[in-house]
Amino acid sequence: MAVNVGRSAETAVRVGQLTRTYGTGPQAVTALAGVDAEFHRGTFTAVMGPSGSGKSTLLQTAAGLDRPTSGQVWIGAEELSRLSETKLTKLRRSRIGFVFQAFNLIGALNVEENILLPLRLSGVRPDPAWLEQVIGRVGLADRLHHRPAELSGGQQQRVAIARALATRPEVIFCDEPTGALDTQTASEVLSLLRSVVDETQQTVIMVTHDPVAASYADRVMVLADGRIVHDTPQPGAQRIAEQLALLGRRQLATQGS
Ligand SMILES: Nc1ncnc2c1ncn2[C@@H]1O[C@H](COP(=O)(O)OP(=O)(O)OP(=O)(O)O)[C@@H](O)[C@H]1O
Repeated sequence: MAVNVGRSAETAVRVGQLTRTYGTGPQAVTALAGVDAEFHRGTFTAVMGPSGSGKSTLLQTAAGLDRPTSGQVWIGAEELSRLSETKLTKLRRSRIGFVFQAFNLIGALNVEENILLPLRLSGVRPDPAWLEQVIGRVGLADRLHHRPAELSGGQQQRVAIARALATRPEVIFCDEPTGALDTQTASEVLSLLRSVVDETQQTVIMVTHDPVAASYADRVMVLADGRIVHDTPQPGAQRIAEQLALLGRRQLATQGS
């Protein structure tokens, strides 16, 4: 693996020897057991693996929402453990976007206000041309004054994606973004994430259980027991499903032995 990563212009995110342990003593749970990974600009990575394998923990620590127990995280050239909470919050607000399964929109705000919220929080003046592009791309121009409760699940997730894009972040972390959506709506949301990567060279890192969702990515990383066990260029939904099934069988065999 390249040693100099973190300083490379092409690297959007890098994690080095990342560990995260919850609790102490006999109750301690190792969620990440030493993960090394690099995510280049303009790429779309799916993070997969069995329940409890550490996917969400990897996303949360890589996104600076949670501090690792040990190891490093770089966003571009910035190493997060060196940052104070205030600087980390600032970096998260300006350089990182988040999309969650549960949309996490503010019910009392309309679509436009939800989309503008990260800019308001970080005190950044909106770039009207960029916002127009984002709103057009997610197809919400005629819904700007609606409240989230007046929208379908797919529309709400598109608002969440527009909100994540509003600050023009370098990287967008998505945790099961299609977990609450039907197949057709999920495919619209995934195509949208794909276009974010292809058209504006942003970086998407997405946790998913769904091999079809993962097939929109360029690369599939599979975790098991807090480690990367597969890291391959996107092999297609069928192959991904086979890999996961094999992993599941291996885990069952280990638990049974
Ligand atoms: N706040 C916490 N306190 C204690 N243990 C935790 C906490 N968060 C996660 N864990 C444990 O860490 C391990 C990894 O959890 P994580 O949520 O990262 O897995 P995951 O692969 O995202 O799982 P899932 O697919 O079920 O969402 C699990 O054993 C989990 O129980």
